[in-house]
Amino acid sequence: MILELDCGNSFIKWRVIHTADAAITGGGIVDSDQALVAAIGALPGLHLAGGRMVSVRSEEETTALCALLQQAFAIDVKVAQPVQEMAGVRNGYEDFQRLGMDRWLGALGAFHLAKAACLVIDFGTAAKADFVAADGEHLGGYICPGMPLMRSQLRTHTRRIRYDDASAERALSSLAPGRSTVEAVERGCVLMLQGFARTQIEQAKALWGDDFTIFLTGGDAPLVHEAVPQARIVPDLVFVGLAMACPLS
Ligand SMILES: Nc1ncnc2c1ncn2[C@@H]1O[C@H](COP(=O)(O)OP(=O)(O)OP(=O)(O)O)[C@@H](O)[C@H]1O
Ligand SMILES: CC(C)(CO)[C@@H](O)C(=O)NCCC(=O)O
Ligand SMILES: [K+]
Repeated sequence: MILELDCGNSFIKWRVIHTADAAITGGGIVDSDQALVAAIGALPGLHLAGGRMVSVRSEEETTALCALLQQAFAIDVKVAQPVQEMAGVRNGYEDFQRLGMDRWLGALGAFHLAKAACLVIDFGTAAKADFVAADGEHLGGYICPGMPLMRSQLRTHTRRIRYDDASAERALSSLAPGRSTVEAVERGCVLMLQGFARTQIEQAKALWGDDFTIFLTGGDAPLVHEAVPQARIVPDLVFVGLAMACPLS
């Protein structure tokens, strides 16, 4: 069994797969290193041979998490590293090491699945879009605040925006103009995400006509899907790229 980890800025997505056929035997989303160790440890019949990780956290945090996993489960965890080119995709950044590894692996995974021009839109803590042309050239992309950041900016910098998580969830049963603060904010932010997605698709159309595949990923992808029904939601897109970047040797 292999442990796979995607360490984002707010959450760690993890899963355990069988070495032979990549069948998924367990997984989840946690918000701390300690919760991660507890959740993995609770899997029945756990027998880890190794691990692979993508992290957009600091070098120190990433190293500390690897050490913790080594200590808890006696495994070496390979961490995906930036490269100029892999699996037919060429990193489009001026300095390839600066491109977020979650973005890079999403681009690798998408190009592998589409084998054609693709647009990857990832709605996590940050929202990001990346463009990969049909010849594998990564053209770059865009980064802006995702749903959690937009919400918390409004809550932090205004005095009268306050509401709890349960009412936030209820507010998203529709996107009609809000008749309460929670509806106005939650629906407004979702429309921002949808507008971001639509604008990226317009860009892709200008570049490639109708000849491209759209991938949606990240925890908030479902909030946007109705606005772009032609997109494929692939929640584990980063894991697809991770398996390519860190093959089991
Ligand atoms: N089961 C879940 N657990 C936690 N967050 C979830 C879940 N389902 C949806 N979400 C939403 O997903 C968002 C976080 O997405 P994601 O986990 O992709 O972010 P991240 O990887 O931490 O961020 P980034 O990739 O930008 O660094 C939050 O807005 C959260 O509300
Ligand atoms: C944009 C985030 C924070 C999204 O997780 C991550 O990809 C990152 O830290 N990237 C580095 C900056 C960049 O991609 O240009
Ligand atoms: K992420």
